[in-house]
Amino acid sequence: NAAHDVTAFGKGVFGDKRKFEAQAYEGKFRLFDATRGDGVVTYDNTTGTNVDVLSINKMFKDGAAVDAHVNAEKTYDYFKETFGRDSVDDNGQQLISAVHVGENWNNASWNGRQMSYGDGDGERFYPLAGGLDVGAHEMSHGVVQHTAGLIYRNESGALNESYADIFGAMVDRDDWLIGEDIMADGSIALRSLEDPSVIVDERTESGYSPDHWSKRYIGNLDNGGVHINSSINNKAAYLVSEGGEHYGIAVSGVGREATEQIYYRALSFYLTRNSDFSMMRQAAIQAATDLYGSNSAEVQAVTQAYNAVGVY
Ligand SMILES: Cc1cccc(C(=O)O)c1OC(=O)C1CC1
Ligand SMILES: [Zn+2]
Repeated sequence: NAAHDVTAFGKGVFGDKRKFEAQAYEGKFRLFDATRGDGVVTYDNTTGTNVDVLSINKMFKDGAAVDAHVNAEKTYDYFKETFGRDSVDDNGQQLISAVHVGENWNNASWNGRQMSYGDGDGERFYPLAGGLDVGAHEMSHGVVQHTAGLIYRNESGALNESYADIFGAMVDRDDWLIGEDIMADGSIALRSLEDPSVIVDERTESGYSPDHWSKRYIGNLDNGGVHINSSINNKAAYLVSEGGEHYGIAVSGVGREATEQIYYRALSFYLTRNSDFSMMRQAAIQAATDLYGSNSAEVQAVTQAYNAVGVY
C-alpha cells in the first residue's frame, strides 16, 4: 500500500504540542511532509530512519525529530510566503534534517545538503533542534549557498553567518536573539542582534561580539571570526528594522517587513562569493533604492545603519 499524507502530532524537545505533515506508510508513520516542495524529511541519525518506530496513531515520540521537522516546515513557509522562494534552491529541493547527530554534540550545521542537530550536552546546550531560530539559521545557510554563495571565511563568511542569523531572527520573529530557547548554561542567548556586546562568544580571544567595524576580530579562530564579526552586520540589520542610536548616530527604523525584503534582494541580486562588509553596505543601499526609491526612508535607514557600525 502506498504512503499517504496525514496530519500528525507530537511533543517537541520542551514538551510543547506540535502539529505537522507526515505520512502513513506500511502501518507506521514517517516524518515525510509531501506538501512542501519536493518534501520535508526528518530522520533519526542513530537509526537512519525517518520512521518513528514509537509513533502510534499519528503521535510521534521523538521530541528533537518533531521540532526539527516543524522548524523546516516553518522556514520553508517563511521563504515561500515572504519572497516566493521555493526551498533553498528556489526549485523545491527536499529539506532533509538529521537529529541526534553525534554524542551530546553542541552543534547544529548545514553541510551543503542537509541540516544536522546535536542533542547538546545539557550544560552548554539543550537539544539544538528545540530552537526555531536554529533551524531557520541552518536552512538559511542553504539559501545563502544557492544565491550569493558567500565564502565561509573572514568578511564574506561573517556575512554568511549574519544572513543566517538575520533570517533566523525573522522566522523566530518575537525577538532579536539567536538560540535563546536552547541555552543550558544560563546565558540569555547564543547571539543578540539587538545588542551583540551582551553576549560573550567563548570562541574568541576578544571575549565579546563586536558591534562596530573598528572592533572587528582579526585572527584565525572561527574561520577568521565568522560567528564573531557577523555581529557587526547583525547590528546594522537590527538598526535598519528597529532604529536606535549607536555610537552617536541616530537611525530611524523601517520595520521587519522592509528590512527582510532589502536583505533578501541584496543577497539574491547583488552579493557574490567574495563580498565584504563594504559591498554589503552598497548592496543593501542599492536593494533599498530598487524597492523604495533613492529618497526613501528605507535608503536613509540603511545608510545611517552602516554609518553607525562604521562600515563605508
Ligand atoms: C551552535 C553552532 C555551532 C557552530 C556552528 C553553528 C552554525 O550553524 O554556524 C552553530 O549553530 C548556530 O550558530 C545556530 C544558530 C544557533
Ligand atoms: Zn551558522
